[in-house]
Amino acid sequence: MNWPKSDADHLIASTAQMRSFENNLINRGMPVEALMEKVGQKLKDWFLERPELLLNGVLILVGPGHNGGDGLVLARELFLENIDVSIWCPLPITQSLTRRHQAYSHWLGIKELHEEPNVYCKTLWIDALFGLGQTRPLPEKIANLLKGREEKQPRRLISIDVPSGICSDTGKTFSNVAATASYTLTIGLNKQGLIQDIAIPYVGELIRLDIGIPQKVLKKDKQINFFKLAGDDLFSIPWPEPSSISSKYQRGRLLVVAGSDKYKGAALLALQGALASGVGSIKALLPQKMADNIWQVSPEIVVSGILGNSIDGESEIGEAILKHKLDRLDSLLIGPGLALANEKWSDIACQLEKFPGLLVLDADALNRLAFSTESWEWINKREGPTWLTPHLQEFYRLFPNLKDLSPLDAAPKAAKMTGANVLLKGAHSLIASPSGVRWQLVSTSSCAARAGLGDVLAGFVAGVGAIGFSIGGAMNDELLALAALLHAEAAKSCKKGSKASSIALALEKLVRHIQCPECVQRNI
Ligand SMILES: NC(=O)C1=CN([C@@H]2O[C@H](COP(=O)(O)OP(=O)(O)OC[C@H]3O[C@@H](n4cnc5c(N)ncnc54)[C@H](O)[C@@H]3O)[C@@H](O)[C@H]2O)[C@@H](O)CC1
Ligand SMILES: Nc1ncnc2c1ncn2[C@@H]1O[C@H](COP(=O)(O)OP(=O)(O)O)[C@@H](O)[C@H]1O
Ligand SMILES: [K+]
Repeated sequence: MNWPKSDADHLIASTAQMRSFENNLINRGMPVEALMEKVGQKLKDWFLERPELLLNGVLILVGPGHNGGDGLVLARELFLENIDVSIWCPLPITQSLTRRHQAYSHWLGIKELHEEPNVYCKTLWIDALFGLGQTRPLPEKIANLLKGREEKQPRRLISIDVPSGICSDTGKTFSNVAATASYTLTIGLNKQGLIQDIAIPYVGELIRLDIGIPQKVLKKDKQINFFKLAGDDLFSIPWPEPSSISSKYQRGRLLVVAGSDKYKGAALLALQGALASGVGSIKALLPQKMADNIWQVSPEIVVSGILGNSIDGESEIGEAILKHKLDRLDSLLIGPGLALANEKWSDIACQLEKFPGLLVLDADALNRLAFSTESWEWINKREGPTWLTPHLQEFYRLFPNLKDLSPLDAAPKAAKMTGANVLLKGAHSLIASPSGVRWQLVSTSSCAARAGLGDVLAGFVAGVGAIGFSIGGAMNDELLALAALLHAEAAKSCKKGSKASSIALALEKLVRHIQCPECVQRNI
């Protein structure tokens, strides 16, 4: 695994891992007091850089543990900067360091509330109630207060480390109530629960405050195999670059099996995604109507077979696939817009098993496999690599035995069970490899969650995969993660709008930029 860098910015930690890093520092001699002071200083700097947040004063909700301690150091520092600060400590403080900070804050003269704060007040609330130490539902009075606050002053609250009420491992609330933050200032490393789709409404914008965990401590931990991917990682992307003398057939040969009379647009969108990847050659098996017209919109595509059509407008793929010479391909995408025909998976199973290139299964190919007698176990029979690109419903349909697991746990399990790489699509899509490495996309754009984007993604990953396969024959695990990141970034930055075909064009431009930055600068 070479990408992204295995540093504090990219590692995603579980609660136990975060605790173990902290303990490592403390056992080596770093005083707990110094660590808390460091956190407090970082918090102070962050707030002072944003004076608009402090205009109506600040109320810090202080919890019993070290999260409360962080809040008290922040309270002291802001007070010393002449900010209007008050604190509220609703529970008896249990950590002695936190108690000492409370005593000092009292001596300094920082205002302390003795009654519940008013949820209507315009003061900014800072949630330093509970952090990593959460294992149970919030006390009722705090739950009601946080609920009331969100109703009366939505998002006028910032959480330290973890929003109170959220599990830092799963991202779930302990009891359907949690602090709803505009920002969560998380300390040291990103905690895995905070980036899960389910936590996004509570976490708001996630900011990581660096506390200088030395690289040698991070490197030593072999357990860390979970990485965050965001826009900045595009600059270090290991794009698969064929040799400069390679012909179109040595730059990836892709076959796309997509579309039906029922879903007419999906094939074109998948082909647009494939074209954006820069793959050398694209062939397609299409329904007759699309095959007749595709040359007018995408003359680059070679139609190499026609799919059958059921009375209900679903595509029958068996015969066309069996007729095709698969051994001349690097990658084969099956799925977008096929609909569910009454075909047996066993008709094509043998040929697909022997196909040595990359097989990408998307949408209705996943559904057809899910409803077949072969089911997910069949994937293990494949000789070549397989990538699966389901959204959540497709995923659980294919892996019903994993339905009690969260996406975070289920995706790596599916990868291990099948030997396939899994891209589980969502707001923060998750990529899992059979080796146990996981990546998760963050800072994606929700306005791009529109129909057809998955088709573009499927075509794009299959194209990138074909290029990768044509170079080495073996697939790098990170290639699927890389393709998913590019797609998400194109969706985010597309100036022409958020519809799938606009995003396919933005994706093509982004790839061009990575392949040849000078060409884009010269506007060629
Ligand atoms: N060791 C340190 O000095 C550092 C501590 N840090 C801070 O410390 C936090 C972790 O501190 P702690 O381990 O003290 O944990 P917390 O501050 O999350 O608090 C745990 C305490 O709250 C109680 N508690 C948890 N959930 C409760 C509930 N629902 N109702 C009532 N009581 C509840 C627990 O019994 C325990 O006493 C981190 O989140 C972070 O904010 C970090 O700043 C890094 C450095
Ligand atoms: N809330 C969201 N924020 C950002 N991206 C999202 C969100 N929801 C879905 N996506 C992305 O949108 C795409 C949708 O794919 P998919 O569900 O297959 O749609 P379709 O089948 O309509 O093309 C995926 O890339 C997914 O990661
Ligand atoms: K908190």
